[in-house]
Amino acid sequence: MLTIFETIEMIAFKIDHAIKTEDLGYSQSENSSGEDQLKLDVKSDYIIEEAFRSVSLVKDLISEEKEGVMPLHNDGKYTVCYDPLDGSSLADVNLSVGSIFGIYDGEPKGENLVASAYVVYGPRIEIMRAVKGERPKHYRAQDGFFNLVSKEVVLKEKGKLNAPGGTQQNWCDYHKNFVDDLFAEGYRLRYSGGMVPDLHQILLKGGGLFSYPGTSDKPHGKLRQLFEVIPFAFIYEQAGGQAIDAKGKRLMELVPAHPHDTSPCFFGSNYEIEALKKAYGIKN
Ligand SMILES: O=P(O)(O)OC[C@H]1O[C@](O)(COP(=O)(O)O)[C@@H](O)[C@@H]1O
Ligand SMILES: [Mg+2]
Ligand SMILES: [Mg+2]
Repeated sequence: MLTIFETIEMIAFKIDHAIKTEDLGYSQSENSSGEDQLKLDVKSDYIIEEAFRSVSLVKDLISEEKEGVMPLHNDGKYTVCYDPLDGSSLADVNLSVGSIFGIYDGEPKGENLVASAYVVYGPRIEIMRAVKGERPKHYRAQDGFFNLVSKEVVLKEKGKLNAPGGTQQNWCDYHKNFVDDLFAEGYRLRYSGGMVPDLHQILLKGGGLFSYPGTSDKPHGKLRQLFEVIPFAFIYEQAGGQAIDAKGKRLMELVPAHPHDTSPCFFGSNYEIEALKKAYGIKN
């Protein structure tokens, strides 16, 4: 596992360099979710694929930017599912973006995730990583190395931040009422449109809620299970928070039928997730 995490550190420096120096425009192609690919999406995907080619532990790769499974090493143990550049459309307005990695032992599904990590490319490069049974660890790059900032990231029981995703026009009434109630209770809006920096902020500022519900235009949500939803669900649970879908099921129990399947998702500290369950009529 250490080799995989060290590879992610190397990848982080390379992608950061690409973000800072390369063309921010669109490529000529679309990804499997029908989204136009930026040149930076393609480049980041290439950097990650090349990096894991020399890691024999990795059996297969599944990327947000590719349709199917890419076999790497027959005798490998893990499948690494990744979002090479999350929030990539924010790079041209110079907001923070990220990379997300889920490491699965066996068939890629929630219960087989054994470790996850994400990288934030902001004013600094940071990495959050987690393995089963331990609190997430937070690293920050300085002088070409990643230094440990916190060896135990823990969410408070209740936070102050609210990050409501999706187009409001397409929210259902009970979701809209719930979001309004949080603001009426004093929660502050923190939503940049990048899942990585938005969830990172909630995690490090002690708590709150990030939601991306099913909407009238996207009934199954937008965020992808294997490389966005499950890796973050793992990190939030390991930090003492909760991560559920619209029916109250733990996101860690998701079993994607297709690598690019999405799910409505809610990540937060305990108070906000319990409030959400009440608003959605979910019984514990
Ligand atoms: O603009 P919306 O609908 O709120 O969606 C924002 C979400 O979409 C994403 O940008 C999707 O990720 P990609 O950039 O990897 O496609 C998330 O980072 C973010 O949480
Ligand atoms: Mg993404
Ligand atoms: Mg992406």
